Amino acid sequence: MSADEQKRAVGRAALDYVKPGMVVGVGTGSTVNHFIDALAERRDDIAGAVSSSEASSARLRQHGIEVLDLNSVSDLPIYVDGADEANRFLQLIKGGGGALTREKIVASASRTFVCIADESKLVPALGSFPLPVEVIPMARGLVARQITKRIGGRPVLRQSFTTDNGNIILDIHDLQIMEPIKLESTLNDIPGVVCNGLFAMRPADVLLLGGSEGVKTVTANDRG
Ligand SMILES: O=C[C@H](O)[C@H](O)[C@H](O)COP(=O)(O)O
Repeated sequence: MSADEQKRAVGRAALDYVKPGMVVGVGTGSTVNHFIDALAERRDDIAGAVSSSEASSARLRQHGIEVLDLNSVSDLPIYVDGADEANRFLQLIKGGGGALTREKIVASASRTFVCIADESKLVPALGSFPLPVEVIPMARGLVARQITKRIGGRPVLRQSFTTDNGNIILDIHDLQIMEPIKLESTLNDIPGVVCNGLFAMRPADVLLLGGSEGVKTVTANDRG
């Protein structure tokens, strides 16, 4: 199976977690696009979706799925999203598509976070993928200097890119992430940082991994 076929397979497999009457939290990216396409078959069966990006909202609406404001939703049983990297504790790096802030908000609001990814995303240690950090534009230089001083790595401005929230992204290259929870918190403490792409304090609950032999389910109980 190609990587795209693996993504399609996990996108479809995530439908098993969608029950009648649910509001469904929906992430962003090429893997989630397959999930949205599969979810279209269940559009009359669900109560709508809460979306993590303008791109996903547009795709959901194209399929006739109602997009709800998170503020109007008191219970979000499930959130389905992809990842750029995942470790065996189901901690993630996200934000390759720049949607990290809204993704972290919707993930935090959900009871169960189902992460869908092809098997290339499972890594022994997070950090080979440059860690995205969403930053208020006026703080770009300050945040870059603080990252270099406090954390190390090499922050690089994502060129010609603005987030859905009107901010910039610094991608931190050359990081060795030994303590993901501590790093997530340290980055959050830098003035001007809106959000960072580490999902360690709120990891996924289930990881559906698409491989050449089908879809494998990794859960919190397997974190070991
Ligand atoms: O901002 C984008 C998201 O965090 C995506 O979930 C992540 O980049 C994975 O995307 P893809 O499924 O396209 O590999």
